[in-house]
Amino acid sequence: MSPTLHAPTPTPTTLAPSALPLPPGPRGPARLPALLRLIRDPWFGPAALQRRYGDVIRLPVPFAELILLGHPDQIAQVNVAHRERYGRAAMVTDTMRVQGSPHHASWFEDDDGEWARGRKLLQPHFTQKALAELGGLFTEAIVEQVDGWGAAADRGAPLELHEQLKALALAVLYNAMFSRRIGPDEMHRLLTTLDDRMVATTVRTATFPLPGWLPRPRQAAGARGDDWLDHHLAELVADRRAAPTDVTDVLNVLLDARYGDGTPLEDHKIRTEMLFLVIGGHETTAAGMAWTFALLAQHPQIAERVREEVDALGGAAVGPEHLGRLPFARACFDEASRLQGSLVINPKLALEDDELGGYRIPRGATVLWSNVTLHRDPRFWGADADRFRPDRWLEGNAPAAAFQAFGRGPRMCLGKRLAYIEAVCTLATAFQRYRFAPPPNWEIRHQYRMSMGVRGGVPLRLARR
Ligand code: HEM
Repeated sequence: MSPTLHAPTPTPTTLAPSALPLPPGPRGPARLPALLRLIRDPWFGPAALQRRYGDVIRLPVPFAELILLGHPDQIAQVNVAHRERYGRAAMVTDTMRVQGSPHHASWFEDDDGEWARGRKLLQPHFTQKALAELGGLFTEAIVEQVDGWGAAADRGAPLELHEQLKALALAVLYNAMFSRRIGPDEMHRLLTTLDDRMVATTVRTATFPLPGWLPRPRQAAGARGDDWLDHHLAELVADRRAAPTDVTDVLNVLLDARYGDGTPLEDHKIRTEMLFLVIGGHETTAAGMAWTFALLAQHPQIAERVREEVDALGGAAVGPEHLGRLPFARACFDEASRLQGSLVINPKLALEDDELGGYRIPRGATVLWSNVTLHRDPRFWGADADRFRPDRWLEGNAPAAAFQAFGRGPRMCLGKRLAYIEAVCTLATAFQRYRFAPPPNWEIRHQYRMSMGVRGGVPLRLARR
């Protein structure tokens, strides 16, 4: 792509949306090759379309009106300025639904009332202050997991870090939200079951325009996964009811919550909320951390700077209180999340006609953008957009609106602070103990999941320091 450092500003217009043209996009014989390209390469395929058609594109997808955005100004309109015109897209709400559950997690509700109730209930538990008070719990879970990596270092065998980081993310979430430690057998079952669930969800999302009744691969394993997870969470709730505590963790908050008429949340609803906090909080954070470790292993000089920053803590057990002293480690996580692209897509449904970039967005259209493309667009990130250069986050001019890892606006990720604390503390704890080396000639490639993983995992060799 020839780098253009200044993006054209989308054309604002005062015309009613109905008077505007639909966005351009591949039509006629150009449809099939464009569609195949998107299926083959959902990460960088959108960039090729943008070069040809601009920043608002009507995608050539059968049975669905999908509109791809490429400019942060239009994405900001969807997330913030025109927010009331957009809701969660069925592409997400349908594929995320727990099969057989009469409820949905509040995050997937279109109804602002239901969503707002869930957000108001849990937001206080995800603030910097509330999370800092859990400091010891973070440190405990992280140290235990990272110390466990030492056996591979002693054997001299490579360790697949992505899977380890999923276990770490689950341990942190269970500690922080449910005050609960996960045993080794339970961890193994949780990891495989959540993986089955997320693969099934990814398949459903990718094939969303096809009729719901069409059989799709991996759905049976996903449904079995939902069943097992539901029983597992029911046990957690039963254990807490049998031995109540007065901690103000997320589980107690859900158990104590009341609807407006004073009735408690139904048990099924409580489990659904719990499940989607686990789903929303573990794969995402683990994938972001996996990319960070992978990129640092590939860039030893940058890793050395993280080590220096970490060593300046003097070997202290790292907790949320150290975050202010680890700005470079944080910048590495930001930079890795940028290149990774976080969630594959974060689609929104147009609840009414709208105008974006001078085009009509018809009511009922699904509007989406590719974080991988946006995060690597040289118009916003400069000619070195594809390079791992954490310093760009410390120079004070990173284009915030072109970084959508956590979304933006009122529906921005609830767990963003938790994710930063977890990632930076994990990085620091690991760098205190080990050095990491990648296999020879190793390339990091995207793995198509709801959150972008690393294809083939992150098999690093660890050496104790
Ligand atoms: C690196 C880690 C993470 C990434 C990249 C990430 C990304 C996202 C994104 C893109 C959204 C959608 C925002 C929107 O619709 O505009 C979201 C929403 C959400 N995330 Fe995260 N997330 C991460 C970690 C977490 C964690 C640790 C939790 C905590 C359990 C969490 C809980 C949620 C919840 C509850 C929502 C729904 C918010 C709402 O609709 O109000 N996330 N996240």
